Amino acid sequence: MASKKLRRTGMSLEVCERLKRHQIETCQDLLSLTPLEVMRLAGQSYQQVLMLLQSVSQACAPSMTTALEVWKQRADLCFSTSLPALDRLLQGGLPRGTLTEVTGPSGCGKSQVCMMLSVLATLPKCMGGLDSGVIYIDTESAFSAERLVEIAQSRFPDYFCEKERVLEMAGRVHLFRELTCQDVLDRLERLEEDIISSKAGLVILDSVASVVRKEYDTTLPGNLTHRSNLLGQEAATLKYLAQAFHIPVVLTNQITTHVGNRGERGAASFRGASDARDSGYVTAALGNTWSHSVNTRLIVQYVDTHQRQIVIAKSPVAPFAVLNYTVQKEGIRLEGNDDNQEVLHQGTDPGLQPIRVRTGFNYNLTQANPAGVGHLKCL
Ligand SMILES: Nc1ncnc2c1ncn2[C@@H]1O[C@H](COP(=O)(O)OP(=O)(O)OP(=O)(O)O)[C@@H](O)[C@H]1O
Repeated sequence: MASKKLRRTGMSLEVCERLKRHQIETCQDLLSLTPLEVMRLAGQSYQQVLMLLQSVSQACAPSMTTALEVWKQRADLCFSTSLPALDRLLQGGLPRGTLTEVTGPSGCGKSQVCMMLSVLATLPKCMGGLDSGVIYIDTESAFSAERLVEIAQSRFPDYFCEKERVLEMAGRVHLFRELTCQDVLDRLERLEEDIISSKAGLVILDSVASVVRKEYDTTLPGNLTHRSNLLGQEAATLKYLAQAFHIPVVLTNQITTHVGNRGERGAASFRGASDARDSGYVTAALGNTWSHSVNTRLIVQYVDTHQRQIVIAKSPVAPFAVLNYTVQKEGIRLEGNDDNQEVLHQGTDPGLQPIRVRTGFNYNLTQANPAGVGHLKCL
């Protein structure tokens, strides 16, 4: 909320313009100043400044609500993924107003998930969509309009049989290619206006990791701190936007491999089915602080060249679970129907629950940590 633009607090345009000349654009910028500094920069009297500070504080303070009110609005809290078993576990789909991360190895289908969600967001509400625009920030040049159309036409052949509907859908996905950290940050800073002008109901950042990992060599002194600051800024802005517009924000992340013993694993660690080495483990990239910034984490991983898995590794509402999927012409397809889809549920003592996944691999869910993340241990 501190990232809220002053223009959206009801402040007069003249004062906004004056402050903007001094790079004071958000509530946080203004509230970090003393009243005397604001008097000087905004050309206001002491009394006016006190009133100004009070109204800006009120405009950016999170509003109080009750659990009852939230519960009454529960039907409006999620964005359906069109994957019934996943939606059921997530109690309706991807939560609005928060950050959802899809993390996994290269080629596993993260961008496919993003393009599929883009199509879904543009659908009318009666088809489970948001009837909205999409902001798609592509940092890897991985977005493909052809693939977007292919997913739409293969997934909803009846609806997208008319060319006008395909054109309308594609016209509602607003693509921004940002290939450096600074470009991504600048884009996020301006996203408020973009969301309003494009009537966006979904924001996608694919991927948060690629530019950061390209530009920050964390073995060099100081780089880790800079990278953490940058990621903290990005997370804060995206959280503000998700909350302010009550929309889902989806980010993709990469994985990184560590060599060490399992006890050192961080909050987002997991073990891929193909990772047979005892001493190595894979974890979501960008470190522990980032891993706590996202509210829901879905890990995608390979089982074999064709078969893949989605792991619900972190969620405030869903148990730890694994679902099998493949990437098809229509995007992501869960394997098996809803009744026989095997799902892993976290019990009261997860450490004691052996789990059999459809792939034939046996797992134990061990040590659910305070972030709500369990570790998969190959038996
Ligand atoms: N038309 C299609 N039909 C079936 N599968 C497809 C199709 N297009 C792409 N795929 C599958 O999607 C995979 C690529 O997925 P995607 O680009 O989403 O990976 P990613 O996880 O985003 O990778 P990276 O992190 O490298 O960007 C391909 O390996 C292929 O298996």
